[in-house]
Amino acid sequence: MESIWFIIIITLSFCATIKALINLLQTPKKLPPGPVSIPIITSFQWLRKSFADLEPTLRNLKTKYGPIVTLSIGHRKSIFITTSSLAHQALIQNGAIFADRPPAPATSKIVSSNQHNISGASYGPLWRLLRRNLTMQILHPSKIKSFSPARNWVLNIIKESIKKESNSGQNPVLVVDHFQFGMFCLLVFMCFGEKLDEKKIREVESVQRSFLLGFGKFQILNFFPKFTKIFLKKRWEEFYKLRNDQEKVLIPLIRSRQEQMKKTFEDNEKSLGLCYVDSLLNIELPDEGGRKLTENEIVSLCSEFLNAGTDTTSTALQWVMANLVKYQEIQSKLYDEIKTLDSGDDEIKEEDLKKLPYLKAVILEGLRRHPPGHFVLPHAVTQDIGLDGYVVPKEATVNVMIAEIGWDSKVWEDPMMFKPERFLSEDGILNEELSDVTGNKEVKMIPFGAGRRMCPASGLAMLHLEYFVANLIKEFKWTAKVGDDIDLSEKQEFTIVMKNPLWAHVSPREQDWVFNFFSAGMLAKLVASPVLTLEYATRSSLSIVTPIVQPNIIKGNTWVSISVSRKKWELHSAAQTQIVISGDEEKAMWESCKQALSAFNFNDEEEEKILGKAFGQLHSPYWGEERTKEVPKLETVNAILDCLKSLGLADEDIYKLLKKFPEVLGCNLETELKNNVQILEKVWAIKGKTLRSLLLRNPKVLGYTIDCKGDCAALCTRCWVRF
Ligand code: HEM
Repeated sequence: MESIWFIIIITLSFCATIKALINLLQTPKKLPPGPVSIPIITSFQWLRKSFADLEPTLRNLKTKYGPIVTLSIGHRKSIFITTSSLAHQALIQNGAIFADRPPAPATSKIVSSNQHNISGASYGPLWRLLRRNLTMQILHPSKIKSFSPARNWVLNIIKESIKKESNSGQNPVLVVDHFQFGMFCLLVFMCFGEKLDEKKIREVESVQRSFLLGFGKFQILNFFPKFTKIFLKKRWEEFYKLRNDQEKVLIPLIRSRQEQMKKTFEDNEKSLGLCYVDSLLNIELPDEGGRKLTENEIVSLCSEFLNAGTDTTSTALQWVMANLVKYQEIQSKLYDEIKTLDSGDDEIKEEDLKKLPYLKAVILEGLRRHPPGHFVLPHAVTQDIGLDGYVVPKEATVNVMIAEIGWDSKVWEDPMMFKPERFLSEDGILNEELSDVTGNKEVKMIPFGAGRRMCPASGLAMLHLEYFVANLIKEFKWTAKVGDDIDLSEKQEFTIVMKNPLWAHVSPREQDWVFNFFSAGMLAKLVASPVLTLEYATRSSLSIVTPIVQPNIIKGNTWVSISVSRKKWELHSAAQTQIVISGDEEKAMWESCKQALSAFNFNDEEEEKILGKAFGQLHSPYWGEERTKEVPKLETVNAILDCLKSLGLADEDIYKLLKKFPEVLGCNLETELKNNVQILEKVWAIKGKTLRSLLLRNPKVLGYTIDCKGDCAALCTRCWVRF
């Protein structure tokens, strides 16, 4: 086999060398400089390299040949633009000429249904139609807004799956898996208009990711496909199988949506919210007799949508979080900014993101320092054109080095450092010029490309990054695994990912907050405690690490750690037991209590759960084993609700509070609720609006054993020391 390949390559090289010599004599085009290449052999060598391998070579060639370099890769000349000024000249000043795509290699032709997708289509009417469809039907700001509940749904999926894997902060979490799955949930919903169950979403994720991860492996098939079809038959079969698997998963989803649309139309029902597939089913191609897209073309377009929207975003999310774990001071600064919103809501709303300039700076810095794609997709020119004194010919492929541009030390000070502050003025205002990622005026960083082929979803991608990072930082504190230094080395997959994926300890903030809140005042009490010898302590030197209860570790004159339980109690998280109600009288009492709750807009199931958890009928880690089952009296429930109202909480506040901390209804009104409020007001001077925000943020404060001196070894589940 080896010798046959050798003969083929030598023969082809010989023919190509002759052809190249003839071309050289015929056309006096001055191509940008580059290393000498032996036809076929050099092409073959380059083809076997990934873009990540190419990057360091190109950097060296840039030093030798200047900012624009030619290589012979595959059948075409490849021209690489390495600087921001040339990128601007090409992609912006000569935007229309540089907006074409080269002919697709054999494997891409199959995946893209012969370049009938947005990223592969030539610059012309088909591309315009498909791109306009995506931007108008899905990426228009009003459409993006309509997917806001879906983003909230996905946020909760990510939060819950992280909590589950981390066992409320005790175990380290492989972060990227959660981001990838979350982004698939979201993009699958935007694509097919349905919240599919986990199994189905995993199926879609699996077929799509197999393609992405096989991207490099199948490149070789494009080197004289007629030959590879004979000599690499198995690999071709593997490739076709992947495409078949993809069709098997995506086509039923497309058909199901088509059926639903038909039914909605026939039954004259209210129309379904528009999704990407709906828009594709409606497209007619005017240049092809007004025909509709084929099923295969729709599969290709959905696949493009899913890949473009999931892998890029989850990769960027991982890089940003890795830096926030590595540089704790940046994470703290971001969390401080988030706390200024003080909305009392569980979630940071999308409309509030614009109030967070530091967040935006963190995301921009993530995209500059770690752009998911280090190159734009291959471009081509519609006609020969001069650039920097050379000719870029029509038959060449053109590429732009995104990462290299973002790391240019002439534009960015200390370019390899992660410094979000570089995007802000001294008074914390975002620098408009630096944070412009379109490159329209001037190219400084272009993580989404620039010009006519620039990513059409940059706005959506920024929203996804800001929304998920803000909410995940609000909800959790992210720290490195003990002894882990966070390795920021890169590896090429479809995007440039972390070579060693991020593992992090992710613990609920609530405990962190309570700890900080009480630590200052309680330290005084701790000093007085007979079991402690405290010589020196600062708030920042306290860290929460493991679940072993050991409140008094002192080494030399520095606090090493205070270990606390990482339990965070959720309405839905605990194993449930049966609600036991005996007799008509108890049933009536139970129903009347539910009635009292219905005033706050709970549904029947939520009312059952709240009362069940508050009165020991359903398992709640808050009580542990200590709560006996009880059917409450209406007066007991009403008294607690009245007390909450008297604290200035509106009905919506009480709704949120009870969702977070249903057990409050089962707390003792005098010794717990009122007593704790009194301590908060008198000792901590927390009252009025501040008290309201505190209660919304951390309602469990109403049930804590608040005056514990911390010398009880924290056996009681409600001791502040445990949070
Ligand atoms: C952090 C997230 C993202 C990054 C960094 C990113 C980056 C890019 C880049 C560098 C290009 C190539 C530009 C060029 O060839 O000049 C591109 C193209 C594209 N992106 Fe994105 N992208 C992201 C998210 C998305 C999302 C969420 C979608 C869709 C839902 C999307 C859809 C596309 C499409 C369709 C193209 C092809 C455009 C064309 O050829 O006209 N991208 N993106």
